[in-house]
Amino acid sequence: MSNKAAREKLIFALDMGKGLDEAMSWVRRLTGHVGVFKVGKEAFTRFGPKLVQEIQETGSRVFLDLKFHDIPNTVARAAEGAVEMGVAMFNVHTLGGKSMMEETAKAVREMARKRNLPVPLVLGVTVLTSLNDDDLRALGFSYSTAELVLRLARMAQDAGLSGVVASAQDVEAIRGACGKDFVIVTPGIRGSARVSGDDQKRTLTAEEAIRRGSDYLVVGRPIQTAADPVAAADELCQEIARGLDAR
Ligand SMILES: O=c1ccn([C@@H]2O[C@H](COP(=O)(O)O)[C@@H](O)[C@H]2O)c(=O)[nH]1
Repeated sequence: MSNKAAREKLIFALDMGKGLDEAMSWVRRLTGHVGVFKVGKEAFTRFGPKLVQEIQETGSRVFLDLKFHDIPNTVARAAEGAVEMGVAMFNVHTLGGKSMMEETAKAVREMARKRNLPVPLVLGVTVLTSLNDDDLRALGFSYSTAELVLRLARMAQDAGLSGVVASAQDVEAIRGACGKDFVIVTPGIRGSARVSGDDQKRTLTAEEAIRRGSDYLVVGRPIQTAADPVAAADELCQEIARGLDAR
């Protein structure tokens, strides 16, 4: 498996808010070592579409991770904005409900056709990797994380979404239920060493996540806080390549 194939699966979370220049210096530093840059709430609330545009001007792809969670009309209109920004992928919260996901998938297809733009992957966030069974119980759910993730992934697929964001621990079950073409993006990637201040509860290694069937891995702090971030990204690509070989 070529290094490029492994690299394409690695998404770097640009979780930083100090300055647009700092974010762009991370983009330049990691270009050629990761496949996609993820712009989430922390960076987007400070630098907005300008950051997305500047990343895309370097030739890199963007995952807009704003996890839209609102009534159907509001999410569908925000999704049209994501299409117009030209991002490669963006996400909504599956807990916004099936009608919201259906309206969003339709609005995305129509906007892309109207403006002759590529159709981005639309992903449904299932259960955050920072939540475990105890957290779900405290929130009033009677399902375990595994049960709820599967239910939400099936609903996202029925609603016409391209895939989901889920813990790598749930990948095999989702793949079994939703098939090989359903895109599964997995954050919460950790090695044996924990990252300080860690809030991730349902984690897996990069190699195991890929071996189980993840399409893309999202990694932030394990790269950002590494002594040598480029070497950390390259090591993750090697793990991904081993995971692909083991499939
Ligand atoms: O369930 C989810 C959904 C999204 N995320 C995002 O992924 C990255 C993970 O960053 P690390 O520093 O590698 O923990 C972060 O941007 C989250 O917002 C997630 O972790 N879990």
